[in-house]
Amino acid sequence: MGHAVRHWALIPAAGVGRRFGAEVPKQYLSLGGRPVIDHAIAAFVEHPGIAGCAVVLGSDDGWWSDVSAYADHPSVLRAPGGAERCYSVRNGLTALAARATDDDWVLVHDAARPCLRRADLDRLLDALREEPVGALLAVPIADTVKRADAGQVAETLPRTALWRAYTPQAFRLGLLRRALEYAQSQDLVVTDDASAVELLGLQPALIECQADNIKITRPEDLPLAAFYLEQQQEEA
Ligand SMILES: Nc1ccn([C@@H]2O[C@H](COP(=O)(O)OP(=O)(O)OP(=O)(O)O)[C@@H](O)[C@H]2O)c(=O)n1
Ligand SMILES: C[C@](O)(CO)[C@H](O)COP(=O)(O)O
Repeated sequence: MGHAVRHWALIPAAGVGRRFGAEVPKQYLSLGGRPVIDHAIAAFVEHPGIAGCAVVLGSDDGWWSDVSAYADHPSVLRAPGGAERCYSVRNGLTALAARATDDDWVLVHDAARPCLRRADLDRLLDALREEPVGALLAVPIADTVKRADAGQVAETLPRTALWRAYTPQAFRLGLLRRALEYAQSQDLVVTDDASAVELLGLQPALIECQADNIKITRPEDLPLAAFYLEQQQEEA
């Protein structure tokens, strides 16, 4: 009898938050009473369709064990971080491979995205039934977009085809490993998982999500995330 395909979460959390510029990596800052990373993990650990989770931690991480409520959680595995996000994700896949098969789906979600809604996660999971390549949450660009040339407008781009790539981004474990290995073999540092899969000539599906699934990148994003979480709690 064939093995039932399962869904796993992979949370890259080995970044140092250079653009945020705090003393603590942004994923460990407090947000609504718990660390940013715990909001990201909770979305998956509390979801009945997720088999388990790998969290990728930096080699000099001195916070995880002290601050995360998931530090000793039985369905949360740890993996060592890499120098770039894409290398951290590769390490996370290796850790997951101890429990998952190449056909299982892996949902890669930034530790720094604490406002993922259950409805958006469910929409992504539903889409995977119809999307053989894989899919990512994304938001259509709302502003008029200019291409610059030395600080001046070279052209205005048609925005109907432009989306902001969010996470989770979901791919079969075997395909994503192959895609990341290929990118590395070409010395390409991809900034998201879909980019690696695109390098293989494949086209992941864009699944529209709420724009509040922001990544905390700069200091002004933290109060914004707090506002979005409060708003989500009021809606619930
Ligand atoms: N070598 C890295 C770099 C990033 N990440 C993770 O990937 C996610 C998205 O990356 P980004 O926002 O770029 O985080 P940082 O690398 O921490 O930020 P910065 O680029 O400003 O230093 C974060 O959860 C981050 O911890 C990772 O696991 N390993
Ligand atoms: C994966 C990601 O969050 C998708 O938007 C993003 O690519 C992370 O890296 P970035 O350097 O902040 O774009």
